[in-house]
Amino acid sequence: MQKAKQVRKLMTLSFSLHHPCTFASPPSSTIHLRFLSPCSRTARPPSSPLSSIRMSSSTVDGGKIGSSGDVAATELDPIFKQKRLIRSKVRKSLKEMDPSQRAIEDDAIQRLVLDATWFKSCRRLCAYISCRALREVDTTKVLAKILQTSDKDEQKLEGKTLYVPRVEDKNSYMRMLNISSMDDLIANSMDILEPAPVDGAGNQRENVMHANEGIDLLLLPGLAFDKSGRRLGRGGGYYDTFLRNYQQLANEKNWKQPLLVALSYSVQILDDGVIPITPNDVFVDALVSPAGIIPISSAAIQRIKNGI
Ligand SMILES: Nc1nc2c(c(=O)[nH]1)N(C=O)[C@@H](CNc1ccc(C(=O)N[C@@H](CCC(=O)O)C(=O)O)cc1)CN2
Ligand SMILES: Nc1ncnc2c1ncn2[C@@H]1O[C@H](COP(=O)(O)OP(=O)(O)OP(=O)(O)O)[C@@H](O)[C@H]1O
Repeated sequence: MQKAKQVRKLMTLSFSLHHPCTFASPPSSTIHLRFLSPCSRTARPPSSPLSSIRMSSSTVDGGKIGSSGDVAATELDPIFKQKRLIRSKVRKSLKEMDPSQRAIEDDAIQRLVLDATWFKSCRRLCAYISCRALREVDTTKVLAKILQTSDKDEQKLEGKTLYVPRVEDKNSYMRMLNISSMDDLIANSMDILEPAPVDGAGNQRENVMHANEGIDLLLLPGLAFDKSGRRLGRGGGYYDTFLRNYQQLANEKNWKQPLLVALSYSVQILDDGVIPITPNDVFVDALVSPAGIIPISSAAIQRIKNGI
C-alpha cells in the first residue's frame, strides 16, 4: 500500500454535477460551498462551522494548496481535513473488524445484490474489483455471477456486460474497461486488480465512455457513506470525476442514468451530517449494507418499488 500514497496528485477542481438529484454547476469558478442535501437543491441548515465556505477553483498538490496564493482555496482545507479525519477513523474501524464478522457481512451484502431485481435485470454494468488489503466489501461472488457465461458472444446475448476500473494517471483519470473473465486482470502498482488496455488477442478493450449503449448499474466502493447518499472515497477523486463525466455523456446521448449503488459494511455508514461534501462529490442512489438495501434517491425508490 506504500505506493498508494502516490495517488495524491495535482488537480483542478471542477464544479459541475450531473446527478439527477444533485445540483447544477455554478455559473463561475467561485461558488459557495455548503453541506448539501442530496435530493433537493437546498443547502442543509448551517449546523457546523464548515457549513458555508467560500471556494474557488484551485490547483492542489498532495491535498495541500499550491503556491498560487489563492486565499479562497485555502478555505477548503477544513473540509478536506475533516474528510481525512473521517477516513482514518473508518480505516481504524475496518481494521478492528472481526474477520468472521467481515465474512458474514461480505456474504450478506453479496446475497442482497445477487437477489435484487435491479441486479438480475441489469444487462450492462460497472463494478469494482474488491481489494482485501483495502478492506473493501468483497465483490468476488457478484463478479463470478456476472462473468459466469464464459463464452463472450453468449455473454453479450444472454448475460451481462461488465466494465471495471483502470487508473490511467494521477489526475483523477480512471477508465472503465470491458472484461469477460477474471483472468483479464493484473495487479497494478496499488495492488488492485485491473484490466490491461489490450486483450489477449491484441484488441483494445471497450471503454464504457465509447460504447454504443449506456449502462444500467454501477457498483461503487468507498470508505464511508450516509443514508442520504453522501459517499467518501479514498481521496483520489477518481470515482467522482468518472461519474460526473459519465452522467454528462448519458445526458448527451439521452441514455437513462445508471443506478449508483454503493456496498458498505455496517461500520462504514455514518450519521447524516458527519461526512462533509464539496460540489465535486456525487451522491449514490442506494446503499447495500448487511442490514439490507437502503434506497435513497427517487430513482432508486422507484426501481426498487417496481422491482426493476
Ligand atoms: N477496488 C477498487 N478499485 C479502484 C478504486 C477503489 O477505491 N477500489 N479506486 C477509487 O478511487 C480507484 C483507485 N484509487 C485508489 C485510491 C487510493 C487507494 C489507496 O490505497 N488508498 C490508501 C491511502 C493512501 C494515502 O492516504 O496516501 C487507503 O485508502 O488506505 C487505492 C486506490 C480505481 N480502482
Ligand atoms: N485542500 C484541498 N483543496 C482542494 N482540493 C483538494 C484538497 N485536498 C484534496 N483535494 C482534491 O480533491 C479531490 C477530491 O477529493 P475527495 O476527497 O472528494 O475524493 P473522494 O470522494 O474521496 O474520491 P473518489 O471520488 O475517488 O472516491 C481529490 O483529487 C483531492 O486530491
